[in-house]
Amino acid sequence: MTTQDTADAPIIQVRGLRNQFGDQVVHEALDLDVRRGEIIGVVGGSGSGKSVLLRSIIGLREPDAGHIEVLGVDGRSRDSEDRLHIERSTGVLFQDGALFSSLTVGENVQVPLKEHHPDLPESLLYELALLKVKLAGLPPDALDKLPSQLSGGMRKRAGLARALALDPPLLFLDEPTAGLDPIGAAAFDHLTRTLQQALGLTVFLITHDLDTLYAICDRVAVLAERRVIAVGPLAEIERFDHPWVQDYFNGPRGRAARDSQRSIAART
Ligand SMILES: Nc1ncnc2c1ncn2[C@@H]1O[C@H](COP(=O)(O)OP(=O)(O)OP(=O)(O)O)[C@@H](O)[C@H]1O
Repeated sequence: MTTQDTADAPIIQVRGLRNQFGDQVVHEALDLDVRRGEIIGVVGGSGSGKSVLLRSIIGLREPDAGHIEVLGVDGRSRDSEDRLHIERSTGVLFQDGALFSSLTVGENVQVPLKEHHPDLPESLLYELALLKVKLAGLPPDALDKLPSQLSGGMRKRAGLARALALDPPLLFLDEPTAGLDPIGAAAFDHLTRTLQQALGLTVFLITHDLDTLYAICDRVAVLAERRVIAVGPLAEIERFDHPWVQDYFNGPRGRAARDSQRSIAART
C-alpha cells in the first residue's frame, strides 16, 4: 500500500497518466480524483480514451507513464496482496456485459465468488448468486438462464449482478445504458442510484447518455485533448468554455436532457 486509505482521501487518484499506442498518444498528463461515495460520469468524444482510462485504473492496461492509486494501493503494483485487494474491491460491468455465454447467469455470478472464496459450499454459492441477481433487479428464474435467453437489458443486469458478487465498494460501469430503450435506460439509472445509496458504492460511469448524466451523476469529468479538461458538478461543466463541452451539453440533446430532468425534479 502506498498511502493511507482514509475516509476523505480520493478513492481513485490518477496523476500524469500517459497511454500511447504506436504513434497515437491517447492520454498525456491526465489527472483525475474520484471521491468516495460519488457517482462520477466520464464523458468525451468517441475515441477520447474513456475505456482506456478505465482499463488503466483497474489494472488491465499498464500505462506508459503516470501514477494511479485505487483505495490507497498503487495501481501498478504487481504485489499479489495489492492486486488481490484491488480485484476484490472493484466490480466492473463492461460495455458488452462480457458474460460467459456457455454459463448460466447464476454460474456467471459465481465465477468471482469461486475464484476469491474457493471454500464456499455449493449451497451458499447458490444463495449468494440468487441474492446478487435479485439485487440487480432480475427475477429469480433468471439464475438458470443462459445469457442468450435474456433481453439486452436483462443481460446488463446479469453483468451487474456479477460485478457486485464480491460486495465491492467501487463499481465501474462502461456505457451501461447503451443499446437500451429509454424506459430500460431510465430503469437502469434508477437501479444504479439506488444501489449506490443503499450499498455506499462509489461509481465510475462511462457514458454518452445525457439523460444518465442529468439523472444520477454527482460530478462529471470531461476527456478531451488527451486529458481531463474539466471535472465538477453538471451546473459548472455546462458553463465550461470549450467547443466540445458547449456542443455536447448545450446542443439540442443536452438541452432536452436538462429540461426533462428539471421537470422530473419539479414533479417529485
Ligand atoms: N489495444 C489497443 N490497441 C491500439 N489502439 C487502441 C487500443 N485500445 C484503444 N486504442 C485506441 O485508443 C483510443 C481510445 O480508445 P477508447 O476505447 O478508450 O475510446 P473511448 O473514449 O472509450 O471511445 P468510445 O466512446 O467510442 O467507446 C482509440 O483511438 C482506440 O482506437
